Amino acid sequence: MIQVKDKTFKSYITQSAIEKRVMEMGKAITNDYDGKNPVIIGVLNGAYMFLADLSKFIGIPAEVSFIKISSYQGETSTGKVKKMLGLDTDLQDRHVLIVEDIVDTGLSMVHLLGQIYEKNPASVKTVTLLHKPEALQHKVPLDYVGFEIPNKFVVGYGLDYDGYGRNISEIYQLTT
Ligand SMILES: O=P(O)(O)OC[C@H]1O[C@H](OP(=O)(O)OP(=O)(O)O)[C@H](O)[C@@H]1O
Ligand code: HPA
Repeated sequence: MIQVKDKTFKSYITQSAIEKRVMEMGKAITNDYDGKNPVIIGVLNGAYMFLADLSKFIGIPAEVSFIKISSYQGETSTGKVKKMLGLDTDLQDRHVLIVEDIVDTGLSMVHLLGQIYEKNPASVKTVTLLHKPEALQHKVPLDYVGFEIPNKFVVGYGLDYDGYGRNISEIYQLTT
């Protein structure tokens, strides 16, 4: 059990299980994008740790860039997506991979897909370490999913509760 601010979380996905799955995802992307020179776009803040690890297993030339959006306060979605930092990479005719730590309601991914399609890419695929199928409110195509998880709040491995817990190397689940 760990405490993050006022909440208690229990161990949920271990470091070794994460490492194994991230390696598998990196290998799958390497196979699918060989010769395509993809642009990988990480979604800050949450995806920083996942993308750092995933990118080491992508064994082909690829550009890495970031976009920063935010929609959560504490453990609930505000229902609005704020763009904090835009994209500085030309995506015209490029093969784009969007990398998220989690797709929960799907709201953030819907916004991201809209912004990215405006830039006329050759293709767009989505990568997420975690997905809560029961929480999904917006239909989004998910191409590479690490783990499907129940609709319970999680922290660690980039995911935060009210700004804290991102630096924990495993994933923890809210106890209640
Ligand atoms: O599917 P959704 O319900 O939109 O939830 C997923 C989004 O929520 C988190 O970001 P958050 O807004 O907390 O910002 P952060 O990445 O800076 O923590 C996460 O990183 C996703 O971007
Ligand atoms: O379960 C979650 N944990 C942390 N951040 C999140 N953003 C959406 N869902 C979550």
